[in-house]
Amino acid sequence: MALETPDPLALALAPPANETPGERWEREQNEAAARRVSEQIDDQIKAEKAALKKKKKPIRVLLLGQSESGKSTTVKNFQLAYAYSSFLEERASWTAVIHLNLVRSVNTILDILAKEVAFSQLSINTITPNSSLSSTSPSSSQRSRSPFRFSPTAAEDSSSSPRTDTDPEQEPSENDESPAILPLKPLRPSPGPSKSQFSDAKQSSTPHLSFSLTKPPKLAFNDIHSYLLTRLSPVLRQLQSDLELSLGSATTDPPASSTGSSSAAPWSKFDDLMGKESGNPRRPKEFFITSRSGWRSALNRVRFGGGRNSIGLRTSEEAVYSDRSSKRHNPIPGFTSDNDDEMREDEYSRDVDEDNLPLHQYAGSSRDVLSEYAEDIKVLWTDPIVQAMLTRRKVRLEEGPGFFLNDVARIASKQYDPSPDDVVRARLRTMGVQEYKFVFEKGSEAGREWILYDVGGARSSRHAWYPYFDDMNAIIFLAPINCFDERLTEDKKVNRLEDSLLLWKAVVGCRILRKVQFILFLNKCDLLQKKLLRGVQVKDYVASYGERPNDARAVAKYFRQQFKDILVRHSPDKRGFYSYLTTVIDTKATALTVAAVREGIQRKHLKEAEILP
Ligand SMILES: Nc1nc2c(ncn2[C@@H]2O[C@H](COP(=O)(O)OP(=O)(O)OP(=O)(O)O)[C@@H](O)[C@H]2O)c(=O)[nH]1
Ligand SMILES: [Mg+2]
Repeated sequence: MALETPDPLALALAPPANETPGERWEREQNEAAARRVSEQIDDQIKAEKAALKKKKKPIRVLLLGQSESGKSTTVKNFQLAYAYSSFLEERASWTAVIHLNLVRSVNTILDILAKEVAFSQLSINTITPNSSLSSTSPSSSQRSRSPFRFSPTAAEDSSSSPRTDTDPEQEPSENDESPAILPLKPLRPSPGPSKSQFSDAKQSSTPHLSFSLTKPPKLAFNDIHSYLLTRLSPVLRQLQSDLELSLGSATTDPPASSTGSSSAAPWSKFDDLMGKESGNPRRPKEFFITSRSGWRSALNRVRFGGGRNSIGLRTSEEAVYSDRSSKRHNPIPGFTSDNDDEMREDEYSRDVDEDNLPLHQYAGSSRDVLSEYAEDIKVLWTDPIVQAMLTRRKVRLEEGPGFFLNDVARIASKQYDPSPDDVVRARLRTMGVQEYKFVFEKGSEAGREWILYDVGGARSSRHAWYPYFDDMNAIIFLAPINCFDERLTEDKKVNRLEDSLLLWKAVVGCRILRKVQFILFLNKCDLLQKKLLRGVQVKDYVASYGERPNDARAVAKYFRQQFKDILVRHSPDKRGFYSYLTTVIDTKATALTVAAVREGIQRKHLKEAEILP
C-alpha cells in the first residue's frame, strides 16, 4: 500500500525546489567529491583489514633436507629459544631414546669385538708366518673375494658414519696398515669417467695392489674382552630390541630402495602437473604432533603401565591426530600411495597395540639394566685395545648421531634426567610430517603464531613433502656440509652431498614455491672441520674442487657457492640467497642464527603485508 505522507528521507535528500542550474552543478560536484573520499576510506579500511588478517595468519616454515641433516635438531633449537618451558617439560621423554642411542653404540662395539676375538682365535690356529700377509699371494677370503685394494690415502674415510664404516659382514682386518676395502660399491678395475662431479675416491683413483710387507702388531685380546662380551652382549642386545620395539620404526634406518632407482625429489614430476591443475595436492594421512602434546609420537608409544608412565611420558591419547586429507582435493590420482613405505610406517604407528608390547621385561627398567652394567660399559669403551680396534676399523662412533658413550656414568644412573644438551644430541628419525606451534608472547610480534613443519628426510619419505608446499612462508633447507665423502643410508650408490644438491635444485626450482623465502643451513661444520683435520681431501671426492685449500673455510665457501649458483640458475623468479654455516648441536651459536632467521622471515612477511616499507 502506498504511503500517504512523503518519505522524510527522500525529502531531506532531495535538491532544493528552487535550485538554479549553477547551484545544481556545484552540488553535484560536491557530492562526487564526497563519494570519492568515502570510497577511498572504504578501500583503506579494506586494505588495513587484509593486512591485519595477513599479519595475524600464522607464519609457516617448512624444514627440508636429507635424513640426518639436522632438521629435528634445528626444531629443538627453536624450542629452546622460544618454548623453553615446554622443552624442559618434555626432556624426560627423551630418556628412552638416549638410552637406546647409548645401547646401540655399545652393541656396535660388541659386534665388532666378537668378530675380532673370534678371528684372532682362529688366526692363532691357522695363520702361519708364510701365509699371513704375503705381498704376492693374498690368502684371506677377503682378498679372494675382491682382488683390488687401494692405497691408504685413497681408501681412507669413505664415511665418518660408524654404520657405513663398519660392515658387520666384513671380516676383521688383521693389518693395521692395510686400507679398508671399498665398502660402498663393488670394485671394478677400470671404472671409466664418472658423469657425476662426485667421484668415489676409491673408485676413481687408479686401483693398485697395496699389500703390506710388514705384519702389524696383533691386538692382544684377553680374558677381560671375553668376559665383557659374555656379560654385556645378551643383556644389551635384548634391551636394544625391546627399546626399538617400544619406540617403533623411527628407531630403525630408513628403508633402502629395493630398485635402487629412487630419486632425490620423488614429487617433482607432480610440479608440472600442479601448475595446470586447480586445487592443492592431498596431504597424506599422518598424525601431527604439536609442541604441547609431546615431542614425538614414538616417545608416546613407550608405555610402562597405564596412564602416565614411569619415565614421565604423556600417553598417546594426548597426541593430536589430524587427518587433513579429507579436506583436500587431490587432482593427481594415486599421489599419496597406500603402498608407500612411509605410509605403512605411519599406519603402524597408529595401529600398534601398545598395551601388548612385550616391553614389560624391561619396563621401567632400562635405567635398572644400564645402571647395573654401567661400569662394564665404561671399561669396554675406555679399553685401549678396544679403542685400537675401532681406530683400525675406522669406526668413529663419536662423530655419528646419538653418541653418548663419554657420559655413561651419568646417563646410566638411576636418577638420570636428560640435560638440554643431551636432548639436542639425541637421535630419533622423524616419521611423516610433524607440526610444532610457537606463539610469541613478547615484543612487537606478541600473539603471532609460528608453525614449524619437520619432515622425514629419507628418500622414501619425501613424497610426503609436496602437499605442504602450497602455503609456506619460508623453507629452512639443511645440507650437511661434512658428507661429501659419504653415501645415503637408503641408497648406497648415492653420494650424500650430491643428493643434497639435487634436492636443493628440485625445491628451489619448484614452481609452487616460487614466492617462498629460502634459507640454507650448511650444517655439521664441526664434523667438516674434524674430517679435514684428519687429512681427508675434498678433491678426492669432488673432482671440481681442484687445488683449492683443503681447509674448512675454503671448503664451506666453495660448497656455498655451488648452492647459490643452483638457486640463481633454477629459481623460477629472482630471489635472495640467505645462508648460514651452522653446527646445530651448538645451541649457543645456533640461538643467534635462529634469532636472525626469525627476524628475516618476519620482516619479509610484514613487508608482504605492506606494514613495513
Ligand atoms: N656433530 C653434529 N651433529 C649434528 C649436527 N646437527 C645434527 N647432528 C646430529 O645428527 C643427528 C641427526 O640429526 P636430526 O636432526 O635427527 O636429523 P634429521 O634431518 O631430522 O633426520 P630425519 O628425521 O631422518 O630426516 C642427531 O643425532 C643430531 O644430534 C651438527 O651440526 N653437528
Ligand atoms: Mg628428523
